[in-house]
Amino acid sequence: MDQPINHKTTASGAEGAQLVLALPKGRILKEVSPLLARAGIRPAADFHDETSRRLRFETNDPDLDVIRVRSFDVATFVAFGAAQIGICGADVLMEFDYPEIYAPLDLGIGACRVSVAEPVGGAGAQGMARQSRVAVASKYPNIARRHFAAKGIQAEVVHLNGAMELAPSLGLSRLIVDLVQTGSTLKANGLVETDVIAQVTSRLIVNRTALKTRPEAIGEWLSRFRAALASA
Ligand SMILES: Nc1ncnc2c1ncn2[C@@H]1O[C@H](COP(=O)(O)OP(=O)(O)OP(=O)(O)O)[C@@H](O)[C@H]1O
Ligand SMILES: O=P(O)(O)OC[C@H]1O[C@H](OP(=O)(O)OP(=O)(O)O)[C@H](O)[C@@H]1O
Repeated sequence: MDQPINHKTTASGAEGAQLVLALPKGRILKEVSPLLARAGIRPAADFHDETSRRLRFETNDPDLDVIRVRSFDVATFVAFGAAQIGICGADVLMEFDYPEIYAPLDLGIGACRVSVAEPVGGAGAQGMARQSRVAVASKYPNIARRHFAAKGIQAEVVHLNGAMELAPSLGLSRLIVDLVQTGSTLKANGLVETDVIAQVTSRLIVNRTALKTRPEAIGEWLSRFRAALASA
């Protein structure tokens, strides 16, 4: 399964040029690793060493390198064509809504949901419907604004990068919009989920221009990931 693939790229002068696959460091990487192996991608040994300071790694395929970046940045690298392929959560894709990104494959990993939560004993989603404005802490300002705008509520978003669950008790916001999986983080911080905005899993993403200019090389990787999913 892990022979080098047959690259006949016809890209904008990019015959034989290397492809870059952007992978998220952190929790998703652990779930991605077995999938990479099934797709025949073996990154350099220190890729899995969290103490390594390297960010770009060669693989067993001389025409494919992987980079290890933050989950949100995977989408940015792919949208701008700095990486041609990537893996990131649907939450990240919803937040940015980059037209340059095509997300053909649901990888079925990193399952969670984007939800609204509030302190236990709050007004609930029904109670919120009577408000015209609300302060919301979130790592997802666009998702939060869009969600409340659709209900006729103006969200004043406090943008945080983590630990959103602290915001209501410290008076930073009334609500939060964050990821929920088991619900234990909400519970441990005195919050309850009041509305599910979207179900999330991780996706294989592709830069649309790269797909047009290098259809064979990228198409072959898509086939490999499809086969890897089918053999899971
Ligand atoms: N509790 C969870 N359960 C399942 N999947 C999750 C959970 N939290 C996050 N995810 C998925 O993993 C992706 C990365 O998570 P997160 O943004 O929390 O990054 P991280 O793993 O903490 O690393 P970093 O913050 O350094 O990028 C999210 O975009 C989402 O798709
Ligand atoms: O419902 P649960 O199973 O408790 O999972 C939800 C938690 O997981 C994520 O945080 P993460 O652990 O990635 O930390 P972060 O705050 O650094 O993003 C998310 O932001 C929640 O805090």
